[in-house]
Amino acid sequence: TRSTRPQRLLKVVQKRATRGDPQSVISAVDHFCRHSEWAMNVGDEKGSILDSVVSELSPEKVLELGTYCGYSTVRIARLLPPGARLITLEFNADYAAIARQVIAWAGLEDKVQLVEGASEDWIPRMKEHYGIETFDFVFLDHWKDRYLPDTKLMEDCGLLRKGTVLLADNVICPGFPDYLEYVRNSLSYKSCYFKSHLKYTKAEDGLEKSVFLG
Ligand SMILES: CCc1ncnc2c1ncn2[C@@H]1O[C@H](/C=C/CNC(=O)c2cc(-c3ccc(F)cc3)cc(O)c2O)[C@@H](O)[C@H]1O
Ligand SMILES: [Mg+2]
Repeated sequence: TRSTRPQRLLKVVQKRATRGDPQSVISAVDHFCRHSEWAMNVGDEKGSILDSVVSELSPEKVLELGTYCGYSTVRIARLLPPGARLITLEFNADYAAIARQVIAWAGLEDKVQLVEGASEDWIPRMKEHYGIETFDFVFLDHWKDRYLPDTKLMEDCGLLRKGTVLLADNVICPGFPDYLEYVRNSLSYKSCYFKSHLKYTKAEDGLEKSVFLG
């Protein structure tokens, strides 16, 4: 049977990228998406905004919601300080299998824990299963109607602390109006919008950065 798009993306990474070199993995995926096939990863333009937020924060404990093929996982993990950990949740087994191999090719498997399952099942288990008290940084990039319920769940589970940064992809396209209204109007968040473009297109898109105030 015909291969899937994630399988083709992995082949390009294994063909063009150097093992253990995260930047070459990022470039290989960008090349694949720009020249071969569109895939729903954050892309290079928004990716560099993600890089600057992570570099500035230097977080120890990171949560990513929606791994897909692991592109943003690699972007984040390559910037983390020694000893820092990134937990990424992905409930599609096929995507998770591809992402594991992309993360391993980048040589970042020691920093990344890919958990296969639904966010609502695993957010409540972060303390007991992974010894996480609170997260320093959360990247939201899964189904857009899950951003708000999962953020409220993280609040209820006490996983956010004063200063925790939430960064959400796709403010405009596909968009998440309920989450945006919440973080922009809630007294518990200080929110700002990083305008960018939908990867490799002229269409506007952006990232919403929201700091939890406790
Ligand atoms: C149950 C909770 C839960 N738990 C664990 N994993 C979960 C999950 N819910 C979802 N996943 C996984 O996350 C990923 C989904 C990502 C969804 N992302 C977009 O839809 C998107 C679309 C465009 C775009 C599409 C078409 C256009 F024309 C323009 C833009 C651009 C973007 O940047 C986009 O992120 C997949 O791996 C899911 O398996
Ligand atoms: Mg996205």
